[in-house]
Amino acid sequence: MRKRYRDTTLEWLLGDKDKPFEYTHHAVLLFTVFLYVLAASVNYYFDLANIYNIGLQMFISLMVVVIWYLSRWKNQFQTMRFLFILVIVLVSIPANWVGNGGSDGPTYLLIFGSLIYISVSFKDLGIFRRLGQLFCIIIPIPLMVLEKLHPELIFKYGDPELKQLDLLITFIIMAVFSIVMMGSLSTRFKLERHKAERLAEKLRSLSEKDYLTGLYNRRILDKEYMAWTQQNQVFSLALLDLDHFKHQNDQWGHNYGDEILKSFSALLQETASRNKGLAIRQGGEEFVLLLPLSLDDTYRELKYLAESFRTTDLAHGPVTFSAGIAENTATDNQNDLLKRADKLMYQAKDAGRNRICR
Ligand SMILES: Nc1nc2c(ncn2[C@@H]2O[C@H](COP(=O)(O)OP(=O)(O)OP(=O)(O)O)[C@@H](O)[C@H]2O)c(=O)[nH]1
Repeated sequence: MRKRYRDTTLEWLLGDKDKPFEYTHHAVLLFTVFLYVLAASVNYYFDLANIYNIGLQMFISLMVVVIWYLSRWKNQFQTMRFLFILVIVLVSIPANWVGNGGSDGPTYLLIFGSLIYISVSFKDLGIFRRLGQLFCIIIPIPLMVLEKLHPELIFKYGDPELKQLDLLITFIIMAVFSIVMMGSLSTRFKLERHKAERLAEKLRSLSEKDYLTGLYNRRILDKEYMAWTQQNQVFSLALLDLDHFKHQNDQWGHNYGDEILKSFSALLQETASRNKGLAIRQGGEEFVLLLPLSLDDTYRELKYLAESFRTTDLAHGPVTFSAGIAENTATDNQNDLLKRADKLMYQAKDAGRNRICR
């Protein structure tokens, strides 16, 4: 219950876990808001920065909240990602330099944090990442020149102990930020790996399943036949083909034909599940049932299936099927078994359809 509450809250704040870039970016935005509010409060309380700088810190935290809102709720992740970086490098860093002791203050640590953020967050945007990194590396130079030319603009610490305190607090904040960024990087890799695994699983399932009926397609038969023979168990293969299906299609349309296929497949699936077997759509209106049963038991199951299908409520009356059943023998291979079932199925067709041969 608590975990569900936590997951819901995290999803509300950070978005869909299936979008790892966005998810971690939102986490960083909110963490930055927290840091700015904390820094502004500490600066105010210990008198570590002038009032304009503290006001600017509060303003930046408000801007980052807006950036988070637009990114999280207005689908503007890409634009907001850039805007956030621009706010940090063009506003936050110069303002910090001027308002927090210049080259004597903690701005170098802030630049270092930004460098880490750009390197991690812009991993997918090569050229912008390089530009951002370059910017972080050279930004101290113009700021130093400014400090040299206009020392009166730079806020000076009144007390060396306050400077030490400011450096210590900023260092701790940046250290925590770095840990969060590293964590976010590994979280993102984990999320991306899970996503890739789930996609691979979905692809595998799609490649083995028939789109219309949801049954397995013929590709699964090779794999399953091998597995079943290796287990040395008794099993039978039934080949089933709907009777006069072309007529149904021609008379009532292809969509109606699809409805028949789906109804029949649902019954096949039910039979397979009940017997721990497998229902496969071989193609068109031809199906295979692989059941871990003897010939006689499979015959009984198919009789029951025929009755169920006969009484299925189809819009234009009942449809029948013809089937051939063959039980696997020690000398059989998959082709032999299929051929025997196929031959028996054609016998059923030739004998007038709507019957099961074994
Ligand atoms: N609606 C629909 N029809 C399909 C699909 N796949 C194959 N068919 C149709 O199934 C029909 C099969 O016709 P035939 O092979 O002549 O067999 P039949 O009419 O059932 O005759 P018998 O098997 O001899 O009883 C063709 O008209 C195909 O177009 C499908 O996915 N949906």
